[in-house]
Amino acid sequence: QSGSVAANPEQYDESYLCPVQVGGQTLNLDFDTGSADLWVFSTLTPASESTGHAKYNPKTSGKAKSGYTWNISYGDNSGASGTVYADKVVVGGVTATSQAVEAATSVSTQFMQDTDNDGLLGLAFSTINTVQPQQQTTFFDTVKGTLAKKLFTVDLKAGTAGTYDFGYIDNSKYSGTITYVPVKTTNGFWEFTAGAATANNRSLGSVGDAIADTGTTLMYLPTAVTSAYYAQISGSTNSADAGGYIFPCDADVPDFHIAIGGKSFTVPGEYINFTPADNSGEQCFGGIQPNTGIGFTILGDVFLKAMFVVFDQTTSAPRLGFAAQ
Ligand SMILES: O=C(Cc1ccccc1)Nn1cnc2ccccc21
Repeated sequence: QSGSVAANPEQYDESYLCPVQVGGQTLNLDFDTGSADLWVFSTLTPASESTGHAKYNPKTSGKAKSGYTWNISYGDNSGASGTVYADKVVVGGVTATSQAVEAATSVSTQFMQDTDNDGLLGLAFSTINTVQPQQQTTFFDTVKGTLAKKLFTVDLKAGTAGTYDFGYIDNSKYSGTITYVPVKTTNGFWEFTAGAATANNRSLGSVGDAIADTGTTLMYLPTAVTSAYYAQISGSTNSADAGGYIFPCDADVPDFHIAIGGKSFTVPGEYINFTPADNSGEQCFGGIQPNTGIGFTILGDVFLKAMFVVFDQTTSAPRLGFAAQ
């Protein structure tokens, strides 16, 4: 089988939500290549935490996995926890007849407040799934064997709907050729080595160990690369108050170039002029921020929306394919 589902951007492209049928109920989920749990707001989530969200009702067709629990926390200290059911999950026509659906009994305030978001669909490696006592497979791993090709592609866009495709590569969605790089799976992420970064034809240094993470909004780069980039934007500062680098909204924000697999890819400066940092709209928050405390580079949506990316498990050596949109 194969299929395609729309990835609809929230305001400022903060995250992208895709309609998924869970036990016959449509929920809008954040597809996340940086985690491996499929969890949903549910009828088990306290009303005080789930107002405004679509909720999965396991009573309809879910089979309880008794004694199974899950508890996830993300790098931004958001998180959720709950119990586990097996149910039918359909994404763009691709059907998992018995997928582990993790029903939330508790969610953090960040999730409570984002009422567009009805849960997450993890697309990292199942080795980091949090279900106990027995780890569960991601939707992709559950259906992988039934896909025409064991791969999915990500085509996020700036300010408009993109797509996640499962089982095939749509050659109309990218320009030029796809450059493949090997993936290190030991941390459970789609992790690879990126190369030199430049802006205004000046070297910013090497990016190095990086993950392709649709669940992260921004790009978190090595501190040396980040400071070298903002040195080229007059009036930019790393503001503790704002929580990162900001600059005058009318600044000239240079394109960011990164080498991957020996090819250069460009993130337009306008994607890096991310959002107003304050209500005056005078200062804007940067789409590139330092990866302090993270330990690796995160290439999130600001990067991915300039790219067409193939998440490929067609062979025993997973790989990532990158092309310009
Ligand atoms: O947590 C992170 C990345 C991050 C941000 C800040 C510091 C360290 C790491 N992304 N992420 C990936 N999936 C997510 C799901 C929800 C929230 C954030 C999510």
